[in-house]
Amino acid sequence: MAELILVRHGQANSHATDEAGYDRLSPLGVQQAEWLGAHLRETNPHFDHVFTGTLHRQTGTARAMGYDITEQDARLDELSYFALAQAIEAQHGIPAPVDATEFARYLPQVIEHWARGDLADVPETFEHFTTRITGLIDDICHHPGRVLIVTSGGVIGMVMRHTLGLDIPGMSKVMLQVMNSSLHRLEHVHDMLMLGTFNATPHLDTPDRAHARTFI
Ligand SMILES: O=C(O)[C@H](O)COP(=O)(O)O
Repeated sequence: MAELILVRHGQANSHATDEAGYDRLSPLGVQQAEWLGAHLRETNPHFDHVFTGTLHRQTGTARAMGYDITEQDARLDELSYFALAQAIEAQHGIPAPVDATEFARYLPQVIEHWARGDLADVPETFEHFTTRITGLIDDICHHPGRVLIVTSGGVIGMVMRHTLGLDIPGMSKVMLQVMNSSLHRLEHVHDMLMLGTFNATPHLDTPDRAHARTFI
């Protein structure tokens, strides 16, 4: 049996307007990761393998959690959000959202256009994004053990689509809910990938940590 614990990185630089600017943990993001690491040490600390993508916010989260990374795999890198946003504005006249309510309507439109192949000149097709993530998850499932995977919200959304057979709107709704430093648990048993936990933040449950429950 393989047990996969997926973690979204801690809060990044949410004020950024490009990918490079976004890709660093905020002080709160470091704190979220440290609290998550402490929670795992108190509960079930051992992992046979620790995977991250190659992004600073992902590797920084694993390190702030107190784990040595055994493998960085670019298949765990996030979708190219800023490039998709530029493409949908330039090609379909849909502007970037200005608040969380607008973002909740905007992200599903971006994913829908991308999945339909309606966004030209983007760094990666939706099909490639799908294949790289499902391929990695399937590879990991064929090795028994407990694996920590520190990645991003869009990747976790795709893993949920793969596990549960979600349609594109369903995947977008899942992506909108994935919190910074959240835990997601999958098991590969009976030749099937099963979801055990989605979007848990046990390290942020107490009222004094309510301020640290963030989406961006
Ligand atoms: O899907 C998104 O909202 C953005 O791509 C953010 O991704 P992240 O999980 O790497 O912050």
